[in-house]
Order: sequence, then structure tokens, then C-alpha cells
Amino acid sequence: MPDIRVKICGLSAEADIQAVSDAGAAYAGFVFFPKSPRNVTVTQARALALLTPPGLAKVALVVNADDALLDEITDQVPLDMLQLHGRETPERVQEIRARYGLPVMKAVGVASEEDLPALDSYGRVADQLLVDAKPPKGADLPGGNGLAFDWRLIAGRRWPVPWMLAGGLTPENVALAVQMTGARQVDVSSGVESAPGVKDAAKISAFAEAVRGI
Ligand SMILES: O=C(O)c1ccccc1N[C@@H]1O[C@H](COP(=O)(O)O)[C@@H](O)[C@H]1O
Repeated sequence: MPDIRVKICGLSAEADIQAVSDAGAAYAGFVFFPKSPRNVTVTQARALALLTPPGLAKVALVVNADDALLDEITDQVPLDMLQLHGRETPERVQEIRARYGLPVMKAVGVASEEDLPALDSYGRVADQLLVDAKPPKGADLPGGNGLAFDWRLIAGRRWPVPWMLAGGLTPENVALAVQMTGARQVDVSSGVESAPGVKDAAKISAFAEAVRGI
């Protein structure tokens, strides 16, 4: 069975980079969304990205970002991928791919069968899909809420591009989530924290260990 790739999102401290690297994760995510407890400035993200060892892909998470913000982030922060976690249309995904020349991962929130066609639409234009739980109505954050969705909804479904499973994953439930969905990549943020926005090295290690044990 091929290795399952892990993304740890919402890093904001030097120690987080070390913990994620030690855990053998494939992706490190930086959140550019002021309402998030994981928000980082461009200056902070640049410093963290420069500390990130080769082999750990650096992902910038943005929410409905305009070109000015994306210009600033991509000018200042060495990146390997952009994660679009807002209401970006398929056309906007294409525009961003063309403008920045970086792979784009589009997050799609899932709560019911009705949400699944969007994965097919974005699967035609994005480089990767992030299949996440749909945020509750009125939530401040479009992701990072520690909520899982009903994994049976995507059991056996496949898309033409690589995809990651996200939403409420933890060291305790990630093995079951992978078993039920067939995911080959998993993304976690709040499930490896000791408090909102504070990453916990022991939980990061336990998450990676749980994935290795699958
Ligand atoms: O983490 C955040 O604060 C965040 C803010 C805005 C959009 C997305 C965000 N996080 C992403 O949401 C999913 C699931 O997170 P969780 O594991 O349920 O906490 C993940 O992709 C995060 O990168």
C-alpha cells in the first residue's frame, strides 16, 4: 500500500515546523485569514517557510483572496501550493493557476449528497481537491472547525486529480476515516492542537504515527 501523505495546517511557530518535519509530514500549511486563530502575517509566513526543510511542501491557505493579497504572499513567501478555501469559482481557480504558476488545491465543503457535484466541477480545473466538512451556518471560519462529515458520502468516489480528506481528523479517528474513504492524503489542523491556534508536537507525532499504522 503506498504511503499516505499528511498535511498539517495552521502552523505559526518555529517549533511547529520542527514538529511537522520530525513527524514526516508531506505538507505544511500557513493560514492567511485574519479571523482564524491560526492566521499568520506574510512576514511571519516568510520566516517560517524559510525554515522549512526541502521535501516538506509549503502551502498557503487563503479565503476569497484578491490578486493584491496573492501577489504579496507569492512575492514574499516561497511556496509549493495554494489552497483556496473560500467561495472561489472554477473560473477564479483557473485564473489563479495561470497568474501564479503554482499548483492550486480547491477546498470543497461536504455535508450531503448535494455537495458532491462541486467536486466534479473543481476536479476539472484544480490540481488537487480538499474534501472538507461544510462549516455550520454562521460559522466564523470556512474550515478549521474540527468538524467531520459523514465519510460514507465519499466512500468509493474518485476524482481525476489527487485529493485530500480533511475535517475533524484526529490521531484517534484518522485510521477509520482513511479506511472508510480510501483517502491517500489527509489534512488536519485543530485535531493536533492543545488550544485554538496552538499546535501540539505530541499530537502531531501521534497523528503521523496513526497514519503510518494504517
Ligand atoms: O484552520 C483554519 O483556521 C482555517 C481557516 C479558514 C479556512 C480553513 C481553515 N482550515 C482548514 O480546514 C480544514 C479542516 O480543519 P480541521 O482539521 O477540521 O481543524 C483543513 O484543511 C484546514 O487546513
